[in-house]
Formats: sequence, structure tokens, C-alpha cells
Amino acid sequence: MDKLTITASKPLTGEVVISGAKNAALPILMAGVLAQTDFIVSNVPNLRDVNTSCELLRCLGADVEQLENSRVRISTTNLNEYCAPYDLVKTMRASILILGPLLARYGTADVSLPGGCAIGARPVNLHLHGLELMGAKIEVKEGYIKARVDGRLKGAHIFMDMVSVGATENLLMAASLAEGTTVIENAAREPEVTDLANCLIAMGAKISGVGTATLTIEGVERLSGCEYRVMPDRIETGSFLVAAAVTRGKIRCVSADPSALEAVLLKLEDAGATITTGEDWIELDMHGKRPKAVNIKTAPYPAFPTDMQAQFCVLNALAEGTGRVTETIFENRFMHVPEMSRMGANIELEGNTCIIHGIERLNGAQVMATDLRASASLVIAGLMADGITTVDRIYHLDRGYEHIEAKFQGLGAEVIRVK
Ligand SMILES: CC(=O)N[C@H]1[C@@H](OP(=O)(O)OP(=O)(O)OC[C@H]2O[C@@H](n3ccc(=O)[nH]c3=O)[C@H](O)[C@@H]2O)O[C@H](CO)[C@@H](O)[C@@H]1O
Ligand SMILES: C=C(OP(=O)(O)O)C(=O)O
Repeated sequence: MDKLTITASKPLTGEVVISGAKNAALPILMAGVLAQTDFIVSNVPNLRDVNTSCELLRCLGADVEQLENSRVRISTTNLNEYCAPYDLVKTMRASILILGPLLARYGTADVSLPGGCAIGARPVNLHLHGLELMGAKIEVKEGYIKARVDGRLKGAHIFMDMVSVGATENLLMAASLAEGTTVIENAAREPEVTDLANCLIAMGAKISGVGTATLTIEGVERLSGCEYRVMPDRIETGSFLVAAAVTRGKIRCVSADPSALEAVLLKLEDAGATITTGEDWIELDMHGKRPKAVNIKTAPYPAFPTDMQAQFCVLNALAEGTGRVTETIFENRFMHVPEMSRMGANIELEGNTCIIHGIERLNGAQVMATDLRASASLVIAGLMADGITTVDRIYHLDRGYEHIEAKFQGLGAEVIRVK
């Protein structure tokens, strides 16, 4: 199994090109099921989860070509299966996003229940409840969600009890082909939801309120393919910016979107960084100084993203002062803490809050993580650790970071993949 070795680094410097966003690309690929003509998605990152999504679409009978230049072409002409099997769903939770599109277009969908994962239980009740309000008959049998509807789904008024990115995306896709108007209240406003909505609009969907907590969808009878470019990955961007901050460096992220990252950029400024932005780039300069500790509380967008929590734990572990990090989205998203402690970090965990007392440097160690952002945080920690850090089980990283070692190398770090 591949590993990454990380050597203590000089301040990171230079430019890094940001890839398309995993968390936007996956729902957009699933939306391919809704399109009656060829659909081309560009700026698709080359990631394990993208390959799994293409595999899932192929398993339904869709023709999927992964083209040069980060493009994927999807044709549903031969789609004739309506089941997302356990073997694929268990490797990628985003598979649940096939449920809404399959049901809306074909009236039938069997999707394996995803179950929990390292970061928490991750239930799907809001997805199912919304689809039931739209007229679907759903039963859970033998580990599968079996959803059926006679004719088309019907527009409905849906109030989400909690802000859920995945449920908002599933219901948005389903409502696009439903009969009548659907209103989704307390919808997630994450930029990836907005990117999906813009893609659906480009396919012919009628959606208003995009980017707000109330989405109104007037269902249409058919959606056609289009060519759609996935937004830049705000979490990849944030991860590189934190790496530059902890190494006291100066980097520029290009092909990025500063508008999607405001909460993170403000915290980096609080930590002492100078942030400069252009339309599609972000520059961070730490002026060779140690970051100052910052307090973080994760919450739905536009608040601080849970997907950046682990990276900011590392920032605080190396900062001047004490920072509190509170996780409110997932009940178990501190898998990086024991591993960081093994590297010498001074962290106390109290319920859903970490109290982190910064130290000057960590110690290299053999570490592993059981989720994606925890793994990324350990790579960043390794850059400011004396000796060598080895990060095991990097298949998690390969789910979400394209060419991670090459990108770090381009910024002057010694991050090497060992086969
Ligand atoms: C709001 C939020 O920050 N969502 C994050 C979540 O999206 P993802 O779509 O995976 O998860 P949700 O947004 O649906 O989950 C948000 C919260 O709602 C709960 N829930 C969700 C669905 C449901 O049917 N019932 C239910 O109770 C979840 O347990 C969780 O506590 O993980 C992704 C991967 O880390 C992140 O990119 C998203 O930013
Ligand atoms: C946990 C993540 O992804 P997933 O929902 O695919 O597990 C993530 O993107 O940080």
C-alpha cells in the first residue's frame, strides 16, 4: 500500500494550480443521469472518488469516457440498470447522490445504504424524507434503499430539519425533473450546492434562489446535456494555504476561487498572514513568522467548513498561544488528534472541542489516518516536524487530493510517495 514520507520543510514558496472540486464534481457527475443528450464535465480532478463515480455510472449502463484535459463525457442512451451496489457505495459515500437522479428520471432506484464512516454516523433520513414528500415509496430492505414512484415525482414543500449538503443536492436533482414546484427551505448554501444548481440550470432546470437557504425548483419534463466546468476546490486551496502558513512561507494558489473561502481566509489573517486575492488567485504571505493561535467553530456555509478543521488543528499545534477548535457537524471528526499527539502536539480533547497549546516544532513519526482531511493534516504536520514523517493508508488522500506529492514538491517540500 502506498505511503507518503515527509521531510521537515523550508518555508513553502511558489505557485500551485488548484484542481476542480471533488465535492462539486461528484454530484455533478451523478447529475449526468438526468441528461438525455451528451453531457461533458470539465475541470474534473483525477481522483479515486471520480473513478468510482464513473464506475458507478458505467455499472448502470451509461457510457462514460474519461477524456484528456480533466474532462468526462457521459451518455445515458444505454442506461438500463437502476442499482448502486454495496461494493461501490461502501468505498464512496457520495454514491447516495445517485438516488435522486435515478428516481426522478426512471422512477426506480436501489441504492445500498452507505452506513457510517470514520468521521461519524452520516445518516440519510433527510434525503429519504424529502423524496417521500415528493411521492416516492421507499423501503429499506437487505441493506438497500429501494425507492419507486409511479409516473413523475411531484413538487413538494420541504423544510430541512438540519442543513444537509447531500440531502439538498439529492432533492435539487430530483425536483428538477418533478411535476410542479418544489421549495426546499433551510437548504445548504455551500458553494458546491450552488455549482450543482448552476450545472442543472445549464441543463435546462428552472431553479431560483441559488446560493440562498430557500431553493425553488419548477420541474421540467426533460433535461439535456451541456458542457459544464466544475468550480475550483476550496478545501484543496485552504489545505495548501495552511501548509504555507505553518511553514512561514509565501505561496500563490492559482485557478482558485477566493469568494468561496472567506471564513478560512479571515482566520488565516487572524493567524498573522497577509492575504491578497485576485479574481482567480489567492496569495498568502507569513513573512517568515510563526502563526498565532486562532479559535475555530465549524458550521454550515458561510461559517467555517468542517473539511478545514483538521488542517487548522495543525496550525494551532504549531502556533503561538492556545486555540480552541470546536466541531459541530460530525461527532467523531478528531481522528487526527491522537496521531498529532504522537508527533508531540499538546492537545486536550473535551467533548467536541480541542484545546491546542502551540509548540515550535513537532517530531516526525509514523502516523496514519482513517479519513481524508485528517490525512491531509498529518502531511502538513510533517512539514514542521523534525525528522521524517510517514503517513500510511493514503488511499484516503487519493480520494480527495490530486497529485498531492507533486504539488507539494512544486512548492519546495520533500513529500515523496513510496509504493
Ligand atoms: C453542512 C456540512 O458542513 N456538510 C458537510 C458534509 O456534507 P454531507 O453531505 O456528507 O453531510 P450533510 O451535510 O448531509 O451532514 C450535515 C449534518 O446533518 C446530519 N444529517 C445529514 C443527512 C441526513 O439525512 N440526516 C442527518 O442527520 C449529518 O449527520 C451531519 O451532522 O460533509 C462533507 C464532507 O466532509 C462536507 O463537505 C460538507 O460541508
Ligand atoms: C469527508 C469528505 O468526503 P466524503 O463525504 O466523500 O467522505 C471530505 O470531502 O472531506
